[in-house]
Amino acid sequence: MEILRFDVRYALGLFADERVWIAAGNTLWLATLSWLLAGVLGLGMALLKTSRTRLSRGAGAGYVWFFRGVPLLLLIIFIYNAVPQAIPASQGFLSDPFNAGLVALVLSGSAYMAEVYRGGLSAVSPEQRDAGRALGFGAVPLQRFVVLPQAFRVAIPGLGNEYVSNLKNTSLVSVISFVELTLEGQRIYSGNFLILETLSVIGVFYLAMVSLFSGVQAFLEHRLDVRRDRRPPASAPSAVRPVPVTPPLASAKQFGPVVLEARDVRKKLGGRLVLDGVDLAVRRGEVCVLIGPSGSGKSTLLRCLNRLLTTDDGIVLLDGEPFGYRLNGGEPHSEPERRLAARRRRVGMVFQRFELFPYLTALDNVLLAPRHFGTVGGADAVAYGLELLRKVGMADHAHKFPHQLSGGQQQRVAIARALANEPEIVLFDEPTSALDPELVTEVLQVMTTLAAEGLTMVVVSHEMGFARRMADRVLFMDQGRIVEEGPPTQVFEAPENARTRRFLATIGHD
Ligand SMILES: Nc1ncnc2c1ncn2[C@@H]1O[C@H](COP(=O)(O)OP(=O)(O)OP(=O)(O)O)[C@@H](O)[C@H]1O
Repeated sequence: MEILRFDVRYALGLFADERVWIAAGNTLWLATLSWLLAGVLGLGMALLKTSRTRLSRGAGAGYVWFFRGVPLLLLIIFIYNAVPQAIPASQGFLSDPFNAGLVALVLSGSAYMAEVYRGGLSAVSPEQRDAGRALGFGAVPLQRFVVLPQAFRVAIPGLGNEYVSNLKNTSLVSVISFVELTLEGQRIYSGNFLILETLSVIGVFYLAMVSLFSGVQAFLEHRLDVRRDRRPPASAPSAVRPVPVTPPLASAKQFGPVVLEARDVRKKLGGRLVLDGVDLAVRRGEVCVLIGPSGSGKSTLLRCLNRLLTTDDGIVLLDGEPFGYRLNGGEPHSEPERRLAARRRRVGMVFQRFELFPYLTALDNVLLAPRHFGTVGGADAVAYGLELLRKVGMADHAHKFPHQLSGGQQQRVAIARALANEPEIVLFDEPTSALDPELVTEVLQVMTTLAAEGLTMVVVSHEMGFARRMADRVLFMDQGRIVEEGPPTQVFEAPENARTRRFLATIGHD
């Protein structure tokens, strides 16, 4: 009894059949082109769906809802048969089954890909975006240099999945007589009735194309994965070069004019008044250290100072000019985003959790902003970046990625990055509180050197030793207000305010 009737010679012969290869080429071309176009359109839809304006969000959401909801087969038939009837001008283009299939696959595929991208976009933390904005990037460079490179890496597996699904979906275009693999197979077996052999060979072609793509995807993922095992950098890193410790500043330090000023700044967050009328003026060359209990509003104040947060009331001035606003007839109006971004370059910021861009080396993190703004270029750029890294004792680690560095090293690179725009003032938001105790010293040493060199700094810190040694002025914040300020000796040794005394007693500095 015959168990399986399979004509092996015929099946092998099909691999040399020109018709099958042409159909495979058609399939591959339609799948690849539609996937690429859907990738671009899908990204646009994802950006719309995550944008700040309600209208854009609604448009993106509506698009995804509609094209994910309509069956692809229906869409193909509709575009091929109904649209040319309704819009005669489209007849020339859509009467070609390839074009009609392409349009349907792009519309449907982009709706799915928009969701894949959206997953990638939401994986980029708000802090990473803040780090980009703090470097002076406006909306477009922020997307280009900070958000999309990270979102794209997260989205690759999903986008690859979409390609595979798209490749198989091309078989639906056979319904409008586009000669792709499935239709060609049907045509061949309808002449010889060798259905099993023909469909098996067609299946092998699909599998081969999917395998080829999976190989390309795996290669791409490997290339873009900065965390994969890498050989050590050419110049093997030596031991961390110690940063010279600078002695405490002479008390007779001369300060320049006021660089950054907050006047009666108020800010509500989550319905609570977090800043309740803060006045602060920082003079050129001055080191101000903000101390105070947790939740007193220190970090919020810093973020208002460089306009990462808007204030509800009051005003911030940079070099005597309103920062983030324009005064029109005495009334403050928001400054256009581009101008605000450009001015923000003059205020550097160092974050508690470093916020280095994970897909860039230490050197590229430092050079990202100056290269983009064209302040350095070519070989000069590398020398400039290395010089900054040398300043923070990190030149030997220039080609390492953030995950290859300790917390203290990452923070030192982040300080170099904040200096790269040559800011007039640098804000430090608890730069050592995410570090293990043994790593705190190396970061404080760098900050001490910068203070001694005359950098204007506002530092939120719980490091009272640093505040005592390096601050020109210590400001104590409580419940959204600066309740006491003065030279460290006065604030630490003879605090006037009862709340300051209580706070210092709690942390062991009475
Ligand atoms: N996005 C937000 N939404 C709602 N409340 C917020 C938000 N950000 C901060 N807050 C609240 O504002 C208050 C001040 O926070 P902030 O981080 O400025 O304090 P802080 O003095 O820096 O504290 P810490 O030393 O613990 O960092 C806190 O009560 C905090 O919970």
